[in-house]
Amino acid sequence: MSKSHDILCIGSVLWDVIGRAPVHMRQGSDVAGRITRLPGGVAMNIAMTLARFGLKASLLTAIGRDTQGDELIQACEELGMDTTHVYRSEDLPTDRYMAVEGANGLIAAIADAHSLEAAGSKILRALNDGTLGSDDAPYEGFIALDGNLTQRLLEKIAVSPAFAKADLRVAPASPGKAERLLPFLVHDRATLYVNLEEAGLLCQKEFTSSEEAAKGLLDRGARRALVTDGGNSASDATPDGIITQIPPSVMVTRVTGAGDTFMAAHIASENDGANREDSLNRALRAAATYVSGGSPK
Ligand SMILES: Nc1ncnc2c1ncn2[C@@H]1O[C@H](COP(=O)(O)OP(=O)(O)O)[C@@H](O)[C@H]1O
Ligand SMILES: O=c1[nH]cc([C@@H]2O[C@H](COP(=O)(O)O)[C@@H](O)[C@H]2O)c(=O)[nH]1
Repeated sequence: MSKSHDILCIGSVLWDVIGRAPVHMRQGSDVAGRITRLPGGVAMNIAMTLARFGLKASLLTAIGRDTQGDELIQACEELGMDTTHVYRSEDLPTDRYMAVEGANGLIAAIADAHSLEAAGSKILRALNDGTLGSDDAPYEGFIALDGNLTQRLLEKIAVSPAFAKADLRVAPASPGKAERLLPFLVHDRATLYVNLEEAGLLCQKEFTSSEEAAKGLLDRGARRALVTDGGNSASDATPDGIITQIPPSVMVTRVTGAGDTFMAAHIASENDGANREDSLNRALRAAATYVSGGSPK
């Protein structure tokens, strides 16, 4: 029998509506460009990149029973994901995210993940009722967890026996939601994946380099932290030491989803048994390829 999945991805799976224009934009700009709809949400972005590396994700999320939800489930299945444990809500609409990107990067974005928030712990049923695990027989293996869940649910997960044996890989959904991850800063099993700004928000300090930020997170109690900083260096910090590398220099054509690509490529590499240096290198190359418009492998 083939394995139903290699990793659990918990968090938001929604439709990204992205407007892109090849010109410099600012508040009030009204320009010609392209608008696309594609599957998104941090958990989904991670699952999609994991699929490119040959890993099958099972999704724990909330998706509406509306047309957009049916289309999203179909897209997930076509991408090879397991949707068996997705909570399909009768009354909540499928979530959406909307971003505008100009030649000068992300101009603004709005995340409407209200249905995921409203569904709360219902999305975790399979980890509690014995389907995938329970308090007495916790799930073992990789879990990628995104910070779109409410702070209350994240606090519960951080101390839940059902998560006590998992290799937890945690990422904020956006700088605006970074502080929701505070329960994982002093957690003995979690690895944090953050960008420089999010590291600063978690530590309430301004950092000027990934190395400084990664050290700052360890000083605050993190067991392990990976900090990225766009085209600048990225660092992997554990009590054994900090490794810092620089991503390849590329022409940037898209920025939405870079951090998620980095995280997924890093997990895939560690799942293959690669060491810390090689895993950081592979993640940086995959994310740089992604932002340059290519397909990371
Ligand atoms: N300008 C860039 N040049 C090369 N690589 C980049 C660039 N921007 C992002 N990346 C790649 O994507 C990774 C994550 O980018 P970052 O912007 O820090 O994440 P986030 O999307 O979470 O803000 C970087 O570590 C790097 O590998
Ligand atoms: O509050 C949120 N913001 C952003 C995302 C997702 O994160 C990606 C953009 O993030 P970034 O700009 O960090 O790459 C998009 O796919 C979007 O759906 C999300 O799930 N929740």
